[in-house]
Amino acid sequence: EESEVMENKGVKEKTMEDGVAAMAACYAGFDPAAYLQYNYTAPRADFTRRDSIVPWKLGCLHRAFTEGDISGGLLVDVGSGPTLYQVLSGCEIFERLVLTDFLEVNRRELKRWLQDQGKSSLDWTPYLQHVCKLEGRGALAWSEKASRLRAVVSDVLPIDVHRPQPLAPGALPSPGADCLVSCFCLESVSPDLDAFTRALGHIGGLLRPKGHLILIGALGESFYQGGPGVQIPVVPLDEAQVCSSLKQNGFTLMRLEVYVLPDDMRVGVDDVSGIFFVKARKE
Ligand SMILES: Nc1ncnc2c1ncn2[C@@H]1O[C@@H](CSCCNC[C@@H]2Cc3ccc([N+](=O)[O-])cc3CN2)[C@@H](O)[C@H]1O
Repeated sequence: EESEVMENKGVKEKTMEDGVAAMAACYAGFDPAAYLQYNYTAPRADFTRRDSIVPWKLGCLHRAFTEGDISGGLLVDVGSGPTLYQVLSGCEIFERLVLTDFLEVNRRELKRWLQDQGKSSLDWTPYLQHVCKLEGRGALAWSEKASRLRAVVSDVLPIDVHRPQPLAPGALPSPGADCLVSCFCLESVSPDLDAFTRALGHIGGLLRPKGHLILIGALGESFYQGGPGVQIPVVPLDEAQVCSSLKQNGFTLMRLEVYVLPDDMRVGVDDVSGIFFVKARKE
């Protein structure tokens, strides 16, 4: 009886390890420049349209970081990818920002922009200008925001959300981060819902008690193009599963907002049906 239970546990762990390894292999072909073109240019990033996805995301992030309950020293972005939009509001509130990603190609892309070494693959100016407008500073303050972001980002670190300790030992001060932000990462790197929920627990371990989690992700997505001819599987989530995973990991949900993609935002680079925005607090 007991040995049978042990045997089953072993099989389950083996299956999970295989699933995680298969996901890592998929990411070998991830192409940051192509990914940015697919998701961070018009129509998904059209600042003249209120119903475009990126203005919606930036609005949610602006509100979440400026309603007064979030403060502290250290903000960690989990699975930054090659994008910076997710920290344009938070960089004004935290003294230290740590960006993270699994792939060297993405960490290099971020460092290229941060060190202002030549051209990064995407011009972030319209994003900086849009968030400055949300902050009532007028778009001309965008270069000040760029300087602020460059000043507060202290590290761009490797991360693996499938490890109980996703970062290297000592990467963060012992209390942990005051706030985590993670966008479109967990569901895109997890072979199934159990792995998603486990990964959420792992990153929760990076956060101090009463710290905040800002989580943005895809609903109903089963694949996306990570580059030309690179199709990456995604675990399709619905709102109830997201809320259950948060609860299982000791997070108290403060706000859930959902964006349903209009037809002209479905451009073939994935099969996303909606996007969730979560603001939660670790108990
Ligand atoms: N084990 C790991 N631990 C941590 N990070 C890892 C791991 N493996 C890969 N990574 C890292 O995580 C990845 C994060 S980017 C994942 C893309 N997510 C799906 C994509 C995103 C997207 C964006 C915008 C819109 N929209 O409608 O506007 C829709 C969608 C839906 N499709 C990537 O950076 C990889 O490098």
